[in-house]
Amino acid sequence: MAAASASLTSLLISKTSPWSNLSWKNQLPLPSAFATISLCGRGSNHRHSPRLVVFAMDDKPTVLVAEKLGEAGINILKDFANVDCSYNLSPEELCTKISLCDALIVRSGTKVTREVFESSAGRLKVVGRAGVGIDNVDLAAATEHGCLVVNAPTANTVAAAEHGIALLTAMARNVAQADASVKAGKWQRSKYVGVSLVGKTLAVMGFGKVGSEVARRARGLGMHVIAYDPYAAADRARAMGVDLVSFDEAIATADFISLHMPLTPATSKILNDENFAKMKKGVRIVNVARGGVIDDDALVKALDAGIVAQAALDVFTEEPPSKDSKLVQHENVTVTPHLGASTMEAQEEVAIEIAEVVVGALKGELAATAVNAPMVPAEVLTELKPFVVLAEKLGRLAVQLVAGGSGVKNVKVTYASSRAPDDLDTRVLRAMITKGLIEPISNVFVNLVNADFTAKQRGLRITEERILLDGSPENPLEFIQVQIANVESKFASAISEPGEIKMEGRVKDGIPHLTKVGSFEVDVSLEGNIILCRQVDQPGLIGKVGSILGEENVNVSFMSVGRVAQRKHAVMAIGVDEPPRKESLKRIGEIPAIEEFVYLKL
Ligand SMILES: NC(=O)C1=CN([C@@H]2O[C@H](COP(=O)(O)OP(=O)(O)OC[C@H]3O[C@@H](n4cnc5c(N)ncnc54)[C@H](O)[C@@H]3O)[C@@H](O)[C@H]2O)C=CC1
Ligand SMILES: O=C(O)C(=O)COP(=O)(O)O
Repeated sequence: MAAASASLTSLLISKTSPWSNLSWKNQLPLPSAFATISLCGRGSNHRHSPRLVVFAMDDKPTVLVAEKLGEAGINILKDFANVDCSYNLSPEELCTKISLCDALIVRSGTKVTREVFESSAGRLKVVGRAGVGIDNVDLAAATEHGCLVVNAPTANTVAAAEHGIALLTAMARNVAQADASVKAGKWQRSKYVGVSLVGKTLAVMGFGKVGSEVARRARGLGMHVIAYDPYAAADRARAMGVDLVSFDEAIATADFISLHMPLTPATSKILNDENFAKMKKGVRIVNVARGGVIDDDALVKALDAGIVAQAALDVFTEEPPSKDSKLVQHENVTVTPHLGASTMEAQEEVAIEIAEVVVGALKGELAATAVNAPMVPAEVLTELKPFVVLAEKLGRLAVQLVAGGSGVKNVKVTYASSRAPDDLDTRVLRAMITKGLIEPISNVFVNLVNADFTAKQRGLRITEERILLDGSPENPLEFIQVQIANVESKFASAISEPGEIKMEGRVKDGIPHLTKVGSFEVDVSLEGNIILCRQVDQPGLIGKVGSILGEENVNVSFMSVGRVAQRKHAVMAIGVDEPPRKESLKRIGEIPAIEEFVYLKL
């Protein structure tokens, strides 16, 4: 186990925490990005007061800041963690250091590769991208390693948009070239006659945060703005006086094209030979998005052919670009070294935003800017808290009942609720059921980040079904049912239909209860561990079992009997605070009326 995990000393749960019932005991390294983990407390001046704390009092987590981050952000980190600011690490140095770090903060200059996650050996719990683009982080590898990736998606929007406009205007008026010429002792007024922006058509490619801010500003400059974005809402665009058009129309009608989409497989080299050929002769291109969206060689050809009159580039396929890059050296190209986000104001804001999110994630809070995990608002989580515990415990109990069959492959989860389906987000619950199902039978740690991936990897198919109940939707859920198909059970009474283990639970007064085992109704609070017995219903039996446990000094917290009819079969569920010794369990099994029994760890 990684060093930090090994040094965790205690598992105390803050009484003030809405999660105070939650603990993932002794299951470190913990998926600390989630509000299900609690270790003892430490104060912080973090904007959201600490609820869950993952690290022991005397043991701070370590955050590696691998690229320059604003001072305000560093200070927030220092209040909570040991902060190692090591800039310009080689990939090898990063891999070496990472095994000692719980969190890593980067900008666009650090490649967080699969090797980084592998080298961390499970200790790295959160990667914070101090900015928007996460194309430098291997998200699939992060998810597979249960590592949360968060970003700071809004703090540099205006800075990037302003830089886009700066490049647009500077390009149109040859500011950079003219500046260099004057400094070289020349006075070339006719050479640097520019073009006007007013009345020209600007195509904004990617109408997201930056794109729409660029559009707003360009409208202010008197430009006619069109946009291409297959996922943007047309009415939002229309409200800003922008027409959403097709890709072909955008590139064919634009005098200026400004790129604002993320680099994805779909956008990689989207401006290529074929598409440059469709553009208006003399088009001008601005790129403050990602270098990879343009095919560099194709752009050089288009510039040489006069299809593209000018380009202004802040970002490059390879950063920094090689010194002799034909694109960078082209006389009609203006370049800046990825400065879009680099204003004093934006960097201060980005640093604060990412530091807060990383600290929050290390404390176990759910991150609002999680990139590879569902974003679940805090109030929803607080409401679902006891159901989250119930979900994990039902999964944990059900899987312990499996005796064989075709393996745990198909699991059906039923949520009974009076809430409309889209008013109940079950992703957290599904993740917790997955955790409950997988952890007792493997050495994999499952969390909200890797739950679906881990289930898929193990061939576990979880289907979800809703039962819509009448009644007040105040309570998010009436009950949760977990059914494992095509298996045999160690406890035959847990089988409801042939080959199907069924467990059902509810939350009563904030406490999760097991309420059904197979077809038997029981009622036992899911605290401590559980003994399930099937017996022939008869007087005195509860006393007999109780006294065996009493003699063994095992405290019974809860006991409930569910029977089909008087003096027929019944299932007794007994909650026990301490694990009974094998001998005690054997003695219970020897009571003649007891037909089968099983001891389950929660
Ligand atoms: N140069 C710099 O320093 C900075 C660069 N950026 C980059 O700017 C880009 C945009 O950032 P934001 O506006 O914050 O992101 P965003 O996510 O708000 O907007 C991106 C937009 O692109 C659209 N999009 C996705 N796939 C598309 C496709 N195939 N074709 C057309 N549109 C598509 C999305 O629907 C979305 O509306 C990102 O690549 C980001 O990394 C952002 C900040 C600073
Ligand atoms: O936020 C982004 O996507 C950016 O491109 C800014 O990158 P930077 O943080 O300046 O390296």
